[in-house]
Amino acid sequence: MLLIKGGTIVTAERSTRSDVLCDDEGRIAAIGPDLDCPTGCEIVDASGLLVMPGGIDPHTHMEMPFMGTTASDDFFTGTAAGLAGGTTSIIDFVIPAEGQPLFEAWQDWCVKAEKSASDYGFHVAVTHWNDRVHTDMGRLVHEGGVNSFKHFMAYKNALMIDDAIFLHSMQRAGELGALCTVHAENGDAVSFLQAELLASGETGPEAHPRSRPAQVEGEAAQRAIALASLHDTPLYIVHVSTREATEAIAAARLKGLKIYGEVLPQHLVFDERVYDTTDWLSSARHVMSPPFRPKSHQQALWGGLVSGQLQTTATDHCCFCRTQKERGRGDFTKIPNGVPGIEERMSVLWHHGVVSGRLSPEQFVAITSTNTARIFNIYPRKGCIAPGADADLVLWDPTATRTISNKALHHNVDYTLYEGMTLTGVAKRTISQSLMVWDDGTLRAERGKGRYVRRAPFGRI
Ligand SMILES: NC(=O)NCCC(=O)O
Ligand SMILES: [Zn+2]
Ligand SMILES: [Zn+2]
Repeated sequence: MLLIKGGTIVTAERSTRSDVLCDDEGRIAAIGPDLDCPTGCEIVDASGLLVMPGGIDPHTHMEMPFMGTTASDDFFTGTAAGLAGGTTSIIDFVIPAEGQPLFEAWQDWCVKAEKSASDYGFHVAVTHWNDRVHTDMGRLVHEGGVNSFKHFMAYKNALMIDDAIFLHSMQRAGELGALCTVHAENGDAVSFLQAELLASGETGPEAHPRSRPAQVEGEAAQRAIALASLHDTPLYIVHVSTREATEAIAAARLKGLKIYGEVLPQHLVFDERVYDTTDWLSSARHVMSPPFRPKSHQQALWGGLVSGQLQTTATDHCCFCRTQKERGRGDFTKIPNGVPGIEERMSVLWHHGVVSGRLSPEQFVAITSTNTARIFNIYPRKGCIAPGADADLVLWDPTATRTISNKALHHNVDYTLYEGMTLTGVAKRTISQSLMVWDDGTLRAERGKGRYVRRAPFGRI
């Protein structure tokens, strides 16, 4: 048992001075001022600290096979890094191999994820359509505890689907009470622009953002929303990076459509100038999709989070080391797309969101944890501080500062986007399943300790 004494509980709704008692089953047993300490219970001094629900990162790609290689963080190293940064759960993506049945792919991912240090769940990607996919979606919802499916409108000749597949999947997800999620970029337009750039001799990573301009995301977001509106299917748009997509989501929500948007911290704090360098590797290390944008887009993303039109933050944590990025030397279209960030997310958002005065601490909790738990139907087990909820907590020092250095991070990749950035707001301690797994610089992540979190379909118990 753990008794967290003297801290300030911050939830998405309010902040209160209160103690928290965590039981031996990994759940919160009681909350209240001056709780008694049961015999044998360990006391954790939280004075001066905020006690918040552990972060939930709903968008990671641990050990994902992608663009001819495999993301370097596996489920253990990636989730351990998350714990060190205050993130206690992830939702990763099952990506079926070409033509692979979805249920079989999910089983493969379940085996890979057994080594997770924190709790985890899966979205399953629909990359093709046939009767088997229809059946497997049902099995995944009813037997697999999956309530969200992923769709890629980008990555032509790889993961991309056409509108007909998307509509079939949306219809089936609607029948099942599952949520559709989408990577909204027009893959045909990207492929066209990539060919044009390569033909004119533009082979370096600085061509990457030019092959995926804002209109490409805006068009896809609008199309995805239009398709979802045909049957009023809820839709969650991942990694929104543009004003165009944000405005499309806000307009749809004003019409009463159930459209949700996710933002990545890296898009909030870095802009297209990251590609403006003669250092090939530095530029390649920023190759992700959607790419970093002109600075003006950041205002819309912050505005979306502040106003609630965009609800969640994630990292899209997808790590590739230098040797992997080198696969694209001479052809930017072959640079594996993806960047790290799971350990840095909470601090980056506190510093640039709360310390800057844009967000309240309660809004911070909403966008790093509670909204995600609600949207993906794991609230109040996750994203909540209440008796019966999982004892997944972060003890947050709101005034401590640290300067990010890759040497001090726990992910399995050779860089961080935030190298040298000094941030205020630090995860001092992380508690997962009632256990102190990150204790002021000491990581006690345990391989295999994480549990698979089954997520019920919507509208059903
Ligand atoms: N984002 C990215 O560049 N890589 C991971 C795959 C995806 O989310 O599109
Ligand atoms: Zn994506
Ligand atoms: Zn992704």
